[in-house]
Amino acid sequence: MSRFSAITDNPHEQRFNQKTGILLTNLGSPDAPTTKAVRTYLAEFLSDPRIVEIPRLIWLMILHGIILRIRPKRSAKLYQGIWTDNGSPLIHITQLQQQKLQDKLHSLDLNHVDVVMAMRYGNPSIEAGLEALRDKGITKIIVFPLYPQYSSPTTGSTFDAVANVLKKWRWVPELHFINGYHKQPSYIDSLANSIAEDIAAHGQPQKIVFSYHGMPKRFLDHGDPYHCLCQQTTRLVIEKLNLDKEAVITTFQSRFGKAEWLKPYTDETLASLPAQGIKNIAIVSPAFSADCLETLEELEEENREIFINAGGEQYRYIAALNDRDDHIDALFDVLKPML
Ligand SMILES: C=CC1=C(C)c2cc3[nH]c(cc4nc(cc5[nH]c(cc1n2)c(C)c5CCC(=O)O)C(CCC(=O)O)=C4C)c(C)c3C=C
Ligand SMILES: [Fe+2]
Ligand SMILES: [Fe+2]
Repeated sequence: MSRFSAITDNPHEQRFNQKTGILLTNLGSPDAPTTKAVRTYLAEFLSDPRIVEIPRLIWLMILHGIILRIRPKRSAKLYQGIWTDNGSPLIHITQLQQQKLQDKLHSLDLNHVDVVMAMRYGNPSIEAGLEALRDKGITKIIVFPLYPQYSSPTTGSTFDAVANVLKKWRWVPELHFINGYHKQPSYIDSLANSIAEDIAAHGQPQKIVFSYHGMPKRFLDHGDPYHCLCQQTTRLVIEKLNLDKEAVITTFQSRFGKAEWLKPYTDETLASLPAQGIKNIAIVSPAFSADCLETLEELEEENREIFINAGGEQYRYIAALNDRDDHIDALFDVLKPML
């Protein structure tokens, strides 16, 4: 038994041909929409020091003493509401993205490139994804977290998980890590197309709300660039579509815990709009490359209810870019310089 792992003890027999592996990753979901599976998932997720930066011992006491006793039951109910015959929407959509990207690479005769998907928390794990690539004899890995806007809790944490696996490998491959693509022109085009299609089908809303996943304000104060990258994405889409700046609002959603998060909050903003005479809106969520609990439940249902209960009349959620062809093209464009 050796401290470092390898797929063979005979390095002469293989890996002389260049083979590239792409590891597409996203956040992850529980294995099932049950309290037990959600508890397992949240225990892993919320123990990540990149997600919650409260001093370790205190946080682990709060997490195991309070949060993991209450939240899993509530979250499981929410997951039950979005679960499909294909399981978690986030995982299923990532599988579709993986397949479509692989097909695109083959159609371009890039047959030395294999695409595998993995999740930062839960399954399929980053370790399983990296092992699958190693089994295919890859010599170069491109890790591609599907978070357009870099943040420490998402992108940074994915890097930690990859490093934790590779530090156990004897033969570490050539490694590339994509740390974001918030202003990639074809990503902006794809977002702009999805909004333009919505307007063509349903008319111009009074406001378009760009709702990004939030984070504690403290992370921004300590140097996390995510807030600024979100503002840049919004600005580039405004420019691309020639929108009136006044007709767009950037907000932050999915607050967790009692601390102050990035503002303005999506739910409070939506509750305040009808009283200002704004009763017809469309909402888009550019930080999510795939629809998930935070869009299908929070934006499609919870926030719709908040807006309508406050006197709103028309509320349209514009789907995440998911497996749109122009989204797959954008992902390819991000990868292209490394292939
Ligand atoms: C506790 C702090 C959290 C931070 C910081 C955070 C940042 C962050 N998250 C995403 C993307 C996703 N988050 C999702 C779910 C989710 N997020 C948090 C907490 C934080 N996120 C929790 C507790 C949950 C779980 C759901 C719940 O119990 O309420 C998801 C969806 C997962 C799914 O299965 O569908 C995504 C995607 C980003 C981009 C981000 C960046 C700042
Ligand atoms: Fe989150
Ligand atoms: Fe900023």
